[in-house]
Amino acid sequence: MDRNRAEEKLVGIRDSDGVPHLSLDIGGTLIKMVYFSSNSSESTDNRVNSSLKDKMSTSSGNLHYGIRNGGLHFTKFETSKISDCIEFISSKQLQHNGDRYYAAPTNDKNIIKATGGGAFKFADMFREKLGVTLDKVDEMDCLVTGANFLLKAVHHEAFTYIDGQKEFVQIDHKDLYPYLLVNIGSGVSMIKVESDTKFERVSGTSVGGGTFLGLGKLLTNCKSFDELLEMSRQGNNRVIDMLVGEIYGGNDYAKIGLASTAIASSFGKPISENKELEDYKAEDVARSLLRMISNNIGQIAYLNALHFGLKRIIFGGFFIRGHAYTMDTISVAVNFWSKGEAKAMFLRHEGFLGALGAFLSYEESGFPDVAHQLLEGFPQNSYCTED
Ligand SMILES: Nc1ncnc2c1ncn2[C@@H]1O[C@H](COP(=O)(O)OP(=O)(O)O)[C@@H](O)[C@H]1O
Ligand SMILES: CC(C)(COP(=O)(O)O)[C@@H](O)C(=O)NCCC(=O)O
Repeated sequence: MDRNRAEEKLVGIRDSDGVPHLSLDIGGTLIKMVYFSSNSSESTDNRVNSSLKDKMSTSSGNLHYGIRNGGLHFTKFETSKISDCIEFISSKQLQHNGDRYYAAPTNDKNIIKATGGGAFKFADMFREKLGVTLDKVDEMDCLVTGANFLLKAVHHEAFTYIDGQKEFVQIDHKDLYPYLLVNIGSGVSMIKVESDTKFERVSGTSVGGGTFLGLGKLLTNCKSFDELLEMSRQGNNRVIDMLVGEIYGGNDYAKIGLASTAIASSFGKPISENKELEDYKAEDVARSLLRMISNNIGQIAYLNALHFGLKRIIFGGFFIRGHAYTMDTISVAVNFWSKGEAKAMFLRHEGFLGALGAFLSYEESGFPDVAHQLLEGFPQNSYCTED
């Protein structure tokens, strides 16, 4: 929107509680939503929404920060259940973003900032069902804006995960750039970030979170991501993967730096075993799958970091889900391939980079002080609940 036009419309602000309510990142698998609610809307919503709460993606990863006047919420829905998301927005009346700000009853009064492929795919549905226009914001722009905001403004956002130990890293603002942002969603995007405004998507891979969940469903008959993740926690990948020692008669291949316990070939063991899929434990299959995909992403990320001379690799996207084994595998892969030179870092709000970036883009449309308002809702000023 033209800046002057936006400023004209701001003449209509009715109160000083000036925050947009909602932004969306509609991805290949999940819809991520960032929204503010006031105390008054929360008390009404609690009555309206008990059944809808069941429909939100109930797996962990939803965060709610309580603040003085209400709360800042990070919520997700499955993209395949978009109608639940629309119902949720409607029940909380979140679609009336612009009401308090825009004087004239124009068509773009009810605008929601939205990113991800679904902002294109579902634009008509949002118009028909909620009477809102999705104002599309570029996905890569949003990922980078969201990541930069979190890394600069939010205390205890980034951390390393090494040998089962989570260690928070407070990055000096002046020393943030350059870094490689690796967003593991359904697919994977790798973005070289050089400054607040300069970045380039340098690589990607279609072997990502969607591959893990899709193949996992086919191979283990699991019904959800959480079930697959839990299975992988209990499994043993050595039952499925072919190890170096199994090829080298129990020995390391020290000359090229491979321990006997290193995986020589992911999913290689069934080649020589006369077994059916049913003969393997679903937990072991899930573990191998998670390890194969995490390892592969870690390796591609490292190769890109090497190519572009980047020491810091920051992983986001909902594939990670704060899962210890996933983060451990990625960290080990980056450490192994870089011979200790590069570091994998993770983010507490890993899955919400795009939605946060879309939220922050309200500022470009004339909403004042969005970043500041958003910060008010973050942990240092609030209490957090997670479901
Ligand atoms: N509750 C969940 N349901 C489905 N997939 C999930 C869930 N939690 C984490 N995931 C993983 O996260 C991936 C989606 O990550 P996300 O960053 O939301 O990407 P996208 O924008 O493509 O939807 C899925 O492919 C899956 O691997
Ligand atoms: C097309 C996408 C940007 C869409 O984002 P997503 O919904 O997966 O988060 C992403 O899936 C991707 O970068 N895929 C990898 C394509 C490739 O580089 O081969």
